[in-house]
Amino acid sequence: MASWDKLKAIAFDLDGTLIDSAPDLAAATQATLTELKLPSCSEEQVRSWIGNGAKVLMQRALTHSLDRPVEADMLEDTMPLFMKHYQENLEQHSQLYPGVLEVLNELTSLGYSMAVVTNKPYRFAIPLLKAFKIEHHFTKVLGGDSLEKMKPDPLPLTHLLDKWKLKPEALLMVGDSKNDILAAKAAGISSIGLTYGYNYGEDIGLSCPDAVCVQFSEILKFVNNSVKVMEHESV
Ligand SMILES: O=C(O)COP(=O)(O)O
Ligand SMILES: [Mg+2]
Repeated sequence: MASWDKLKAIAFDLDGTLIDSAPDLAAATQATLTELKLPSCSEEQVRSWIGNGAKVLMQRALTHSLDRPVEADMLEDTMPLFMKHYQENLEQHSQLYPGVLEVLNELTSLGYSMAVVTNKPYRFAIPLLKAFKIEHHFTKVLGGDSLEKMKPDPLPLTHLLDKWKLKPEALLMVGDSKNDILAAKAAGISSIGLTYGYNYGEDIGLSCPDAVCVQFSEILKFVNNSVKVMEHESV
């Protein structure tokens, strides 16, 4: 178990962690397939396809599978349609998960540096955070297209460590997907896995995060502890 007493900063995943964005991602995916006169899909299917950014979501929607390849030209033609549909309805049916507002307020007042590290394209991440009035909590937002690689690659997290001049034990990743946990492990930082989001229908515990939480508010249990230790040590 990583040493929680050195924690100074937290990186949050977005889709399936802070915001239940699946209903709008599903609506945009369905509108795209309809426009292309292709077989549609259910919201449940889209929930199991989210996790590796917009392009992979479209690949999965076009093939109705997690990993079947699709012709590059077909995918390139599909992307602008999906981007248009999603842009038009980013936050119609999406919702903040319970406890997110309260916990972010608490963590901000405790003095943690906070970032959003999502595989969602950057251009959607910012308006979505703004729509739910939580963008001011985050000093850094990294989208799936902000750097050369996205989660499960550790690059977005090692980038944060570099930018914030932090040692790995000072940063925690909170997410709903194995991509979040794999990225955290590869970056050498600790992680909390949330059970309520999208993880291809798999149990997040199988990815062995340092802790598993069933509700967002549970993360305070771990994080508050570390603050108390820090206060105690500095006396
Ligand atoms: O949009 C996705 O595919 C996943 O986004 P997330 O990294 O915020 O969960
Ligand atoms: Mg997620």
